Amino acid sequence: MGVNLTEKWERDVRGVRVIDGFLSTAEQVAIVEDVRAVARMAPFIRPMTPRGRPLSVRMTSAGALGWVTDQKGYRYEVRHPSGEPWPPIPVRVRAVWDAVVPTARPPESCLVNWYGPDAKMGMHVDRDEADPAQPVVSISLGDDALFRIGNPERGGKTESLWLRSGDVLVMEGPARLLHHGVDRIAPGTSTLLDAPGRINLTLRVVT
Ligand SMILES: O=C(O)CCC(=O)C(=O)O
Ligand SMILES: [Fe+2]
Repeated sequence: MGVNLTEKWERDVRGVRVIDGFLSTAEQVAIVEDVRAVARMAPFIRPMTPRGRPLSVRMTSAGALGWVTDQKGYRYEVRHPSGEPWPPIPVRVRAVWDAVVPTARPPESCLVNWYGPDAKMGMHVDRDEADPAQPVVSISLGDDALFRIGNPERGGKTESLWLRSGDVLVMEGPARLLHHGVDRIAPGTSTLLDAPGRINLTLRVVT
């Protein structure tokens, strides 16, 4: 009888699949290099909410479409604010999608979130994508993050979990539209990046 090793490391939190330690250290190092290459072509920016408040997270994207926010609202754009197209999704990042959601459509966007020691992300639903039947896959790199999962509606009881470097999280099925956010990161818990902080990659089908 075969043993499904992946199963051992998979947790289910309200239907959100958390795969602990999905990426080896070598894979994490390689993906950080990929992120550096993306950021050379599409530099990180500190986006503004539609109300004009800066987010604490810095962002860029790869893929056919990149998620942006400014006075015009939350949306996907085919170009970085510089006017350049977004760089392609790195092959190694795409491979994670193929491994964890093999039956999904190909990802069209990879949002790159860079959290400094004090950055966080408020509770929200990823709802700028046309087809919520398609999953969202998130990759954590660098310092640990306290991730909170809530409900389809705002408020109510929530559950928190620590996401560590190399963990992969999948929001799919009914869990695709749950509120979620990052309360804080724990600076200095990982030595993967040059400085305290965290990088999160979020792959999505947009159209
Ligand atoms: O940083 C994370 O783990 C979550 C990011 C997220 O929810 C998003 O980019 O929509
Ligand atoms: Fe999100």
